Amino acid sequence: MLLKEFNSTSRDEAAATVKPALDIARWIDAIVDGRPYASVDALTAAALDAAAPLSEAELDGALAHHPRIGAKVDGTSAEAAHSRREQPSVDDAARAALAEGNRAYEARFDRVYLVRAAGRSAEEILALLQQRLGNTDEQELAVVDQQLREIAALRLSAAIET
Ligand SMILES: NC(=O)NC1=NC(=O)NC1=O
Repeated sequence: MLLKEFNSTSRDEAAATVKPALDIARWIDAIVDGRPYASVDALTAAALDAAAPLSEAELDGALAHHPRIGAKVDGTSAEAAHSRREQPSVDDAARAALAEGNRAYEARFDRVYLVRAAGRSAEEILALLQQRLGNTDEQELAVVDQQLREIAALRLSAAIET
């Protein structure tokens, strides 16, 4: 969708356009209500700080849309298409290492490991996972919030063009 169309379309259409970027109602409302945006950069900047901080319940609700890193992404939804584009290509060794890392992360934090995957190799994603295992629960919530926002900003810049 063009930015000028996004700025002037109906509320429902605008909300449906941003939902695949981050499915959190308070965040969607803030982005939609922040229209009109002068540029896509202004829109992605809003994505990074709208509705901050996100609550644990909001984070966990949003995580339900994110497949595990290194896992096969099924489905025809807009979210699934974004995930397939964002996920790194992994060889068998990396896939096994990520599966093991995901298991360790889920045992520690009781939620799926979420990282902004676009532009990152499987090795980098795994190294970040190992680092984050040492975070406190509060520190990790703040990191997950930031990663969701980075993914949302990238998805918005892919969905809305100048
Ligand atoms: N578990 C995840 O981190 N999933 C994802 N990260 C991305 O950047 N896209 C995803 O689907």
